[in-house]
Amino acid sequence: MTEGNGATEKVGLAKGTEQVRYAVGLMSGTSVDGIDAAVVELAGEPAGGTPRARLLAFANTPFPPRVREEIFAMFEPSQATVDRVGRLNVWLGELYAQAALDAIAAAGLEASQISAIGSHGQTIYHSPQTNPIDGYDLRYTVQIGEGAVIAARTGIPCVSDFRPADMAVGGQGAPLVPFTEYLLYREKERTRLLQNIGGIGNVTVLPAGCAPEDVYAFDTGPGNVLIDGTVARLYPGLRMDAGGAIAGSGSVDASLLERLQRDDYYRKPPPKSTGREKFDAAYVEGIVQEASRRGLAPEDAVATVTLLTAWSIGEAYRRYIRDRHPAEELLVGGGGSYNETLLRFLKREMEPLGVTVRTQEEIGFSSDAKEAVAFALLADYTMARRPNNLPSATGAKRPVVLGKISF
Ligand SMILES: Nc1ncnc2c1ncn2[C@@H]1O[C@H](COP(=O)(O)OP(=O)(O)OP(=O)(O)O)[C@@H](O)[C@H]1O
Ligand SMILES: CC(=O)N[C@H]1[C@@H]2OC[C@@H](O2)[C@@H](O)[C@@H]1O[C@H](C)C(=O)O
Repeated sequence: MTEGNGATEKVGLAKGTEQVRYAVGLMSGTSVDGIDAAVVELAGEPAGGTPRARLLAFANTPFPPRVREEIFAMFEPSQATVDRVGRLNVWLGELYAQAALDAIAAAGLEASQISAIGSHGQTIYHSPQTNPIDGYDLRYTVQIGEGAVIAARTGIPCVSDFRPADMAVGGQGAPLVPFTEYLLYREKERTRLLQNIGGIGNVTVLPAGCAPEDVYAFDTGPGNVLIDGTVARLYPGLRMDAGGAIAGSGSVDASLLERLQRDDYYRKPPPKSTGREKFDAAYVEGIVQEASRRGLAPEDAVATVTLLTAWSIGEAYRRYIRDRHPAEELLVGGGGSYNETLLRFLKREMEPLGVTVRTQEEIGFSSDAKEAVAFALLADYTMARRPNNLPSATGAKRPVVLGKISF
């Protein structure tokens, strides 16, 4: 993966006397499926906003079941006692360090060649809204996975805990990835949309020739969360609709679709964000009950929520982007890009609007690695003491340098 200022290059990162450096990005997301580790070659100056990045190695290491259970327990504040959080913090530090070392070996490099590790950590709590107390505006977020352990085990400086610095200047502490999307994907002539389809769907708009303050991002609605939930409920033992095969074998029910499209979220103007708190098990249960009342086959229910998901992305574009920034391309990343039926529906939504749909893979990038690559690049900025939040995306009052460095 190599890109800078819109020009995609596959090889020849360094130009003239430019110095090449290597960084590792570590990410574990809301689906808690494991640790994504990316080894990235970087060139170009962060200062000019034109670094270029090339992915050298990528691996996903699943969490041991005991760790996964412990993470889910920590999502529940009453179970997240200080001793358990403290223990999991260093436990994850060990696992992240190992994942980094494995990825470095897979890239054929030595730890001594790596200038920094950027580790997102595991979010166990996120409270971005204002919590006024005694005249203070308290916002907080908790990502665990001790950077000091990662640095000690690898011998590489580790940047961790990226979000609090943005919150300290009034931001939501999220999303952070749009800063790197601005660096890596913007183009002079074309407006590009970057759609992530993880648990939740979120879009970043990169207007043609944009400056950082022109970039905006918001959650479009459900990503895979309703598809996964409906599949798990109707097909016990399954956790996802692999490849979109189930949806592909069903028919969309127009009346159920119309009912689901009535959710207010889709008509709420940005900035907006949503989460698993809204699209939860009770929401899925409501869908399953409505489907059963209409006598739908399980595959028809899955096809309907899959189309709903594609429609919500199209609707976000029609309502909140198209008039300001007509786009030519929508680049899809995240696990949803492996659902072929979802992609087919998405093309049907976007292509009549003149927007070509492509996956990260189709332009030579990796859907899986994208967020880990982003944290390698963010760490590179932090090490250079360069601001690396995007106030237009997070709502922060000003640019700041994110993260804490463990040497
Ligand atoms: N082969 C596949 N076929 C269909 N769907 C898939 C496939 N692989 C992954 N997915 C979907 O992608 C989801 C995971 O996506 P991803 O890893 O991008 O989420 P995440 O990063 O944890 O979430 P978020 O971005 O919201 O933090 C799975 O739950 C599943 O629904
Ligand atoms: C607090 C937190 O971990 N937020 C995640 C989450 O997962 C997806 C979405 O919600 C995004 O806002 C963010 O992560 C990505 C990496 C970001 O900051 O851009």
